[in-house]
Amino acid sequence: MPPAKKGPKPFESGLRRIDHQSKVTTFLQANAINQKNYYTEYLKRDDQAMILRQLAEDLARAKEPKEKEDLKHNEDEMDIDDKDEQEEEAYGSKVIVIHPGSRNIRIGLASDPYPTTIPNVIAHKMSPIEVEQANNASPPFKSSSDEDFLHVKKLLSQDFKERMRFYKRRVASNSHDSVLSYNKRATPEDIPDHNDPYRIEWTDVSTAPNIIVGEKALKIPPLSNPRYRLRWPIKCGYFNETDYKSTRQLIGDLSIILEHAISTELNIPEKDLPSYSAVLVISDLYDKVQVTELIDMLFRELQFWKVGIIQESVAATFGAGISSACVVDVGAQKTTISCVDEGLCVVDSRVYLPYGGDDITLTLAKLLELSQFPYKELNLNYQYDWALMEEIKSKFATTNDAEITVQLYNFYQRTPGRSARKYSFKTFDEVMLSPMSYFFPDIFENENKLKDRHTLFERSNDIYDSTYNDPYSEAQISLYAQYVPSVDANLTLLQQQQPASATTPRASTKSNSLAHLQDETPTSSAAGTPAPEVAPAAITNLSAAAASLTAATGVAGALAGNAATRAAAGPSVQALSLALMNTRVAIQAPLDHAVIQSITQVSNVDEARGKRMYENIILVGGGAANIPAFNRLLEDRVAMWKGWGTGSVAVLPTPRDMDPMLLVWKGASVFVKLKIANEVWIGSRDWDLLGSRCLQYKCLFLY
Ligand SMILES: Nc1ncnc2c1ncn2[C@@H]1O[C@H](COP(=O)(O)OP(=O)(O)OP(=O)(O)O)[C@@H](O)[C@H]1O
Repeated sequence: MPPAKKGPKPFESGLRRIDHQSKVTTFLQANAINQKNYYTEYLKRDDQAMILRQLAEDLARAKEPKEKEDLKHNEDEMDIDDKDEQEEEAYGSKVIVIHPGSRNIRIGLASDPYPTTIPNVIAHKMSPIEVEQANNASPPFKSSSDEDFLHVKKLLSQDFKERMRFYKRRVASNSHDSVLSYNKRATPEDIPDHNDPYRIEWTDVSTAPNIIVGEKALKIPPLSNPRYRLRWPIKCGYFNETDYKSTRQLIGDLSIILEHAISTELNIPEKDLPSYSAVLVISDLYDKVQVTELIDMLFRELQFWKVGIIQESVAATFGAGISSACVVDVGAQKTTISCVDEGLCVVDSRVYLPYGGDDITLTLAKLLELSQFPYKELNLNYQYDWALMEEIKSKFATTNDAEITVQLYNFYQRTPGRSARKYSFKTFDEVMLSPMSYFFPDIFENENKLKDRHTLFERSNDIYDSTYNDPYSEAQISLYAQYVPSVDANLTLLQQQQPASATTPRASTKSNSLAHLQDETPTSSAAGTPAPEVAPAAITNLSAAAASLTAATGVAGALAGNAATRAAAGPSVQALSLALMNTRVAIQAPLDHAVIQSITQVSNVDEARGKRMYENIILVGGGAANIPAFNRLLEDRVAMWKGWGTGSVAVLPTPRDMDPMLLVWKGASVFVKLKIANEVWIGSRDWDLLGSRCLQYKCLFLY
C-alpha cells in the first residue's frame, strides 16, 4: 500500500485549510499558574479589611488626647483606677443591653444593676372572626388521655419510684388514691372582691387601641370588646413563623415591643436612640438570617448608633464571673447547652433543644388533670389559666425527693367578670414528675414546635456554593443522628453509597433508672454518648442504624471534633449534616444525655478540660434553675449516664444569689464595659456598606 500523502487534509466541504501562521489574538497569553507556588495575601491582613482599618484608626484617635492628658496631669494610680471605673459607668449608661427570649425580653442600660423584664408579646385589635380563625388555625393542646403521653408517663413514674427507692424514701402505696378521693370532692369557695387583695386589674380596652404591648396585653379579657389577638414574635428561640404572615409584620411587632420597653421602662425617648448603642444577646447556635434581621431592625427601625452582639453562653460565664463552664440554659421554650473555655464558646459543643419551662407547665397541667384537679374549666389557651398553671408550677413543683408526699395546697382562680374562687387540692408525685420530664422529653408535644421554620425567613446560604451555612455543631449533629427518626432515612440512603464495613453497636434497652446503675454503667453508642434507652423502640433501632452508618462513613472520627477527620468523612456526609441542622424537626434528646454529648466534644480534644467542664456546670434561665433541687437531680443523672467513678459532676449554684433568669443579661452588661468590647461594635455606616459581611470581623466567634 502506498504511503499516505503528507500535507493538509481537505475539509469535508472540500475547502482547503490555509495556515497563515498568524496568532488568534494579540493579547499576551498567560500560562496557567502552578498551584504549588501560588500564594496570595489577599484579605489575610487586618489592614486590608476596611472595617478593621477603621477600628484601628478610631482607637488611635481616641488614644491620642488621653495620652497627652495623662502626661499633663501625671495622676497617681489610684485616681486613674477610679476614673476608669467612672468612665465605664458613664459608658454603660449609653448602652442598652437586650436579651430577647421566647416569653420574656430582658432590657436595661449596661450601667443598671438589673434589667427590666417584659413579656415578649403584643396584642392586635381584630374582628371576632379573625380572632376565631387564628385560634382555630393553631393546633389545640393534646388531652391528658393521649396514648403517647400515658406511655411516657408510665416510664417517668417508674423512674421516679426507682429514684425514691434508691434514696430510701418511703412512698405510701395509697398516695394516689388519697389524692384522687380528696380532689374529686373538693369544691371552690367564692371570695368577694373586697376580700381579695390580689385581684387582677384586667386591661381596659374601652378606648380600643390598635395594639397593646407586654404585661397589659396578657391581661386583656379573652372575650373583650373589641377583640384582640396575642402574638409572640419569638417561638422556641427562633422567629415565630407560625403566627405571622410576613417578615415585615414580625419585625414590626418586635420593634414595637422594644420601642415600648425602651420608652416606658427605661424612660429613653425614641428620638434620643441615635446617641445610644445596643448590645444584642443571641443564641449560641444562632440563625444567621435572624441575627442579620435583628441587627438591621436595631439600625433601621430603632436608629441605634452602634450595635454589638454577644452569645448567650459567653454572657452567662461573664455573669457568673468564671471563664470556663458548661452552660445549661433552660428557658421557656428552648434549652441550649454550650461549653465555654477561657471565655470562648467551644463551637462543636453547642446544643439546641426545643423544650423548656412551658413544656413543664403543660405536663403539670395534664398530670393534675389525671389527678382530678378540682378546677375543671382549666383552658390553657386563655392567658389567665396559663398564668395560673405557671403560678402553681412556680410554687409547688420541686425535684427535692424529701418533699414528695401527699400535700394539701390551695390556689385562687380569677376570671374576668367574676369574683375569685379559692380551690384546695392535693398532689403527690405530679409536682416532681413534671420537672423530671426534661429527662423524658417524648412526653412533650414536639410535633408543631419547629414545623414552620424557614417558611417566611429563608435559610442562610453560602454566597459561593449556595449550601446552607448556619452554624454547625458536632454535638448537635450527633444528637440528631440518635434522636430524629427522619434523619435516619437520609443516613440510610447515604449508607447505601458507602462501604458497609461497620459493626453495629448494641442499642441499649435498659430502663432509664438510677437503680440499675448501682452496679453497671450504661452502654455507649459509637459517638460516645449513652444510647437513648427511653426512646420508643423505633427510635432505639434508628439510633443503632445511624450509629452504624456513623462508623461506616468515618463520621465517628468527625464527631470527635477533629477537623481533618471531619473533612475525610466526605463532602456528602458533611453536606447532609449541614442540611439537617436547624431543620423543622425537633430533637427530643433528654437533658442529661445532651449535657454529656456537649461535654464529650471537649473531652475528645482534651480530657482534662472535659473533666473540668463536668465539675463546672452552670444552670441558667428560668425553666429549670428555679425548680428546687433541680441542680442535684441533674448532677445525679449526668453522673449516672457518664458512669460512676469516672470523675465528679457538679452543678454550681448561681453566684451572688443572682436570679438565674437574669444572669445572661448581667454578663452581657459586664462585657460591654470591658475594653475588648470596643472591637465588637458595628457602626451604622459599616452596616449600610457591608451588611451581614461585617459580622465575621465583629464577632468573637466565626462559626
Ligand atoms: N420559680 C419558678 N419555678 C419554675 N419555673 C419558673 C419559675 N420562674 C420562672 N419559671 C419559668 O421560666 C421560664 C421563663 O424563663 P426565661 O425567662 O429564661 O425564658 P425566655 O428567655 O423567655 O425563653 P427562651 O430562653 O426559651 O427563649 C418560664 O417557663 C417560667 O414558667
